[in-house]
Amino acid sequence: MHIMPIISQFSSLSILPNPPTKTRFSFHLQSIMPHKREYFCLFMLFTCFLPSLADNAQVLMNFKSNLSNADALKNWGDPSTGLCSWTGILCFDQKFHGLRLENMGLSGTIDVDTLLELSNLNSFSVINNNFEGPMPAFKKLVSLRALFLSNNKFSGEIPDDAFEGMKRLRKVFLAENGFTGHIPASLVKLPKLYDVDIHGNSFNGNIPEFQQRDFRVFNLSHNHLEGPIPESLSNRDPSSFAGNQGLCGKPLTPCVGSPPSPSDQNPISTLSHQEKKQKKNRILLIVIVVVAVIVLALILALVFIRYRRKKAVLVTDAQPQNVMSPVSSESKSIVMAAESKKSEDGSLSFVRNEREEFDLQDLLRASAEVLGSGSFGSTYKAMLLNGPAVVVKRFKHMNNVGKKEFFEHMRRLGRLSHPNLVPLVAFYYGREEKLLVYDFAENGSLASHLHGRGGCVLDWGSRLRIIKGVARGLGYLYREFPEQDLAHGHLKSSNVVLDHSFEARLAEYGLAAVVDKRHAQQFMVAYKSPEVRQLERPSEKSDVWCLGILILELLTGKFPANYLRHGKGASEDLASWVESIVREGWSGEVLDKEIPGRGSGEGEMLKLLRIGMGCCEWTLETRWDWREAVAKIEDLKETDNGTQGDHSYSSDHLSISLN
Ligand SMILES: Nc1ncnc2c1ncn2[C@@H]1O[C@H](COP(=O)(O)OP(=O)(O)OP(=O)(O)O)[C@@H](O)[C@H]1O
Repeated sequence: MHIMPIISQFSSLSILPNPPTKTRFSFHLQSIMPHKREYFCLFMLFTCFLPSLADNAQVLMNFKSNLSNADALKNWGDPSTGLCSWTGILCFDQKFHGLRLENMGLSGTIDVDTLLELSNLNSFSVINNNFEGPMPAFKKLVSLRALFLSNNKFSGEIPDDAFEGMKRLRKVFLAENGFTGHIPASLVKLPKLYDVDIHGNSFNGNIPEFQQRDFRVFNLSHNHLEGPIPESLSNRDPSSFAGNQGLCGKPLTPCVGSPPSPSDQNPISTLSHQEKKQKKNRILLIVIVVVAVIVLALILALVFIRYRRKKAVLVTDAQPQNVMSPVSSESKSIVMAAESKKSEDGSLSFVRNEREEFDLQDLLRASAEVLGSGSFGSTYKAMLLNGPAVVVKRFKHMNNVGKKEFFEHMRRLGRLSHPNLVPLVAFYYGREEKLLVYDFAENGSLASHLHGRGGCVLDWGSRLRIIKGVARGLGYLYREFPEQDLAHGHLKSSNVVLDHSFEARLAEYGLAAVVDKRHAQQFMVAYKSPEVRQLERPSEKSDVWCLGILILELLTGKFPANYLRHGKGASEDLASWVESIVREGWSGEVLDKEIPGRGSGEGEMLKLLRIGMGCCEWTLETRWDWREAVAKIEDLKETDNGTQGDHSYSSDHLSISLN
């Protein structure tokens, strides 16, 4: 128990420069240990074998001197800040933990011998830089746990023994480089490997048998691998092997016998070859005719459907349904500037009976303020002259369904009523662009409060109330839309807004069904869940993943990287980071130290952390169901009083139960 404080006293003493150090040192030790000889030996032991942070600083400066284009690292060596504040340095509990030099345009030499001198290098990442040449000899770093080299220009064969002796290595990411040759034998023998991603290289040959079988990330796609897939990998997702022309066997297509060799050139086989060719031509002809007929039929069907739709739209528009007058194109309002020229063929449709209606003209006359610009378009706050403030959100890429289905879907959203949802008030349908009008929430977004953009620091009680509100809103959505894959689809902290009484309200819910699929895949947060990135369909559990990330963000105060990066390379950094620290037995350390009221509620916060991690389980089978998550969140209390004597959620237990 007392080892840690003693060690930190020693390591901090070892970097004190002046003679008084000695006096202070002996004063501390006198009070800790009775025998001078013993503590002298201990002192020698610690100062010899635990290199200090100051040593690491010098080593890092040496490491940097071999890099090119290292502008991003210009605060390295700044004497006014500690090493832990330097760009790309990972620290845990003020101790150096790893290097994360991602997206920095770095090139030059990765000097592994220098890295060898760093104490405690657990994780090394240079994702998305310009390093080239063969893979450096990382095997010297025997205590490394995670190696991320994806999206660089590394090339050449990786020697078979490149990972030999790296018994602690768990994550190997080599994707999108120019590596060639066989998959190195030492990689497949790593005993603790559970994330391996080597897609987008030119690895060839057969897939060897991996010693480890329980992978969390596994991606060998888009290489030149060939031959049968080992039986032990047959239950992996087919996308893990996609883009390797020569692979066969489960989960891909069955392997067939090897093709006849070209040396078999006797007359009989030549004849049968010609026959085969004729047969092929005949089949080709039939296929062409069939395809032509199908295309013709499709064109006819399309023409017919368009004709029917036109008729239906005319009928719908003729119904009396809150149709507003067309808008003047002279208005200077920001909100409608782009829309005004198209407004002749559209109108604002209200979806709530109880609301006082206004028309596009009123919106045009309202003063507007830009709230932000998201992945779909801009969002404005409009102050109506004689009415409330509303939020107008412009959506492009919302043509996944036809006009009629769109109207139906919006009316369905308009029928929703729950204290934890921002009510949809009205919408405007344009061919290219849609406008959705919502109530305005006075206290901004959860993101702005958590990440300090003009927000206030939320105490634990408020955070708990907010997450309960989020859970209730999400539960309501799933009960109302039981048939939807993604009842929310875009749950993140900027889409949780706080009303006048700081009650959480979900925004941008229920839109996955109407957003264009490609756009949804690229930008909607639920599509960033691990299973969707592995090319599976999004499901209820993808929303649960988002709920989990939101919980981790709320507790750690950290901004999840997967909101920032879209498409390829999007990561699940926050979940991995929390998991790695909890696994090491330091769960209490991930909680944001700034949260007021943390002391009396830490046990409950750890319970919420466990719920967050349950929602962020990588595989769908082990990830919690939304019902379970919502029920567990409802059970949480503000203080630990109700759980005194219950140690089931102590930090120790949390880490043990994960191991
Ligand atoms: N009803 C609302 N009341 C108050 N603020 C809102 C409301 N709806 C959205 N906002 C805020 O407006 C800002 C801009 O929202 P917008 O949706 O354009 O961006 P985003 O949420 O960051 O991205 P995305 O388009 O991916 O959802 C965000 O800070 C959001 O919290």
